[in-house]
Amino acid sequence: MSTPDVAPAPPLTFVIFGAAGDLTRRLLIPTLINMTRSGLIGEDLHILGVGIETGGVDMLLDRLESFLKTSGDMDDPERQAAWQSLRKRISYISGDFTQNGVYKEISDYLSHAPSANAAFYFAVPPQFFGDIAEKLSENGLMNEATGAFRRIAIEKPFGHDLASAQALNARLLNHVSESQIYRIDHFLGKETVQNIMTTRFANMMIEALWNNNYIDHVQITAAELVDVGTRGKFYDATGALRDMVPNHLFQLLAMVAMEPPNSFDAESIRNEKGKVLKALRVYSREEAIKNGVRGAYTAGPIAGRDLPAFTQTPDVAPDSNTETFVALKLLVDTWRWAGVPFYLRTGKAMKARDTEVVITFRPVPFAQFPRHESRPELPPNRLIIQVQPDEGLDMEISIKSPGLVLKTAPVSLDFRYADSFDIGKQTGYESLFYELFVGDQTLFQRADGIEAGWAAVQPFLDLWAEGGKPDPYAPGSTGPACADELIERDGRKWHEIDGIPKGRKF
Ligand SMILES: NC(=O)C1=CN([C@@H]2O[C@H](COP(=O)(O)OP(=O)(O)OC[C@H]3O[C@@H](n4cnc5c(N)ncnc54)[C@H](OP(=O)(O)O)[C@@H]3O)[C@@H](O)[C@H]2O)C=CC1
Ligand SMILES: O=C1O[C@H](COP(=O)(O)O)[C@@H](O)[C@H](O)[C@H]1O
Repeated sequence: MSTPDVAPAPPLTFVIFGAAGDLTRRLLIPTLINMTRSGLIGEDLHILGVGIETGGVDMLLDRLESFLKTSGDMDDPERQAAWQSLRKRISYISGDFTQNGVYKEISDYLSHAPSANAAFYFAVPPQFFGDIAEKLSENGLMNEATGAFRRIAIEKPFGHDLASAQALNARLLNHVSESQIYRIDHFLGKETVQNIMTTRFANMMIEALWNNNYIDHVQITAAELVDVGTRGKFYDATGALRDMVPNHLFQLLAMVAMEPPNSFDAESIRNEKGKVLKALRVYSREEAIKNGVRGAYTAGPIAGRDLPAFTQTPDVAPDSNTETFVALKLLVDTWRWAGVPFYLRTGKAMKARDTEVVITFRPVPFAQFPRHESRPELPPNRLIIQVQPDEGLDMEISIKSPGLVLKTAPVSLDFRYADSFDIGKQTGYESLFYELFVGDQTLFQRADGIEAGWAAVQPFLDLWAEGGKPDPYAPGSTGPACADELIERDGRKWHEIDGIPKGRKF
């Protein structure tokens, strides 16, 4: 076990609802293994799993361990040692979490636990979020004894639209205070996402240009190579817009567009992010028609195999009009961003996995340089925040091309995390769990920010609920033609989706 650069989390019981589910085995347990290995959690962290599956703790441990073996998590001896240490501190309660009996058992467990601190993680289908919070509260489990804490961590999706998100917030806040609620958005656990604030606020040469005097437009892309696969039921009811935009893409947008907070405490940051999300223009129906397009992938080859069309995916209705791709042009109505469009796009079964923020600066006011046939225009400066894969930053500038003739050449100053830091094998949830355990809400969404995000996408949800079909696009492509038209009618182009370092391809 290594030594962390922060104090280990305080003693607590981590109660996982949905302990035998997919999220727990694929992400939550591997995260706890990583944290054990790095010393972020110690022997005073106990895990209490709760699930409907019958059996005792051995049933749970067997399931978890057999998954860890097949996933390769046990290949590394240090991870294996961390798991051996962790598994000794796992307990299990079998029962239905919509019934009070389970909560009596949890209460009994906690009353004998070494610490009164508890964090309850809702790794359960979203229709249960409100019920579990209510039952925890009714059974007295959210009452904080002097000096101890009780917190809940809620997975996504947080609501299905604006009205349901408002209703869920109201229900939660009826039973639990905002300071006890940790709404997860796993993008906030990514180093490159957290780095957006540092890139901006630790660098005068960047932040000084960060406004509509110098920035022409912003693009935010989350392209995925993966298709809908076995998630047909969930995805057909959700679609690309709900799945990715009001949560993950808006968190990126908020980091890019927020004003500098006057401190890095959670409330200052969440206040600034909330202000930006509330400044997103809420379109009329006519504006939504012009500023949003959607697509669904057809059948075709991708990554060396034949992918069936989205509508042929198991558990998807053959006449489904759910989108697997969405592109939007949004406006942030603030002094800083007036007139700067934010183009967002995300989709499944695309050309490559590529999540990035691209800031395109305005052209220089007067270009004296002679134009050359091969490069007729002086390209604009661009800053590319490569969120994943190959995390890094690229700054595209023009230089003099060596030689007697005065020619410019675009080059990229690029930084890759992997070249400078050992970022290791992380799930991305480590920082989120740590902050949950120490009680820092910076990386979690607040009720007002969530509702503002839903308000901005609601006009598109309403429009597409009227009917119509998403435009087709081929698997392995960059999305439907209508997405190109959306940006090209403004005289701009999408940044290439390739998932490779941008700086090295001139
Ligand atoms: N899986 C993932 O990669 C991701 C998941 N999420 C979110 O995490 C949450 C959990 O997802 P996931 O793990 O995939 O879902 P699963 O269905 O795999 O896990 C939920 C678990 O809860 C159990 N359960 C259901 N009803 C009850 C009940 N009444 N009482 C006790 N246990 C019950 C389920 O049992 P049974 O199977 O028998 O019904 C299952 O073991 C969801 O909100 C999802 O949106 C977010 C990001 C990624
Ligand atoms: O929440 C979700 O995110 C993933 C993409 O996350 P990433 O960290 O792999 O980029 C997405 O595939 C999934 O559909 C969505 O529910």
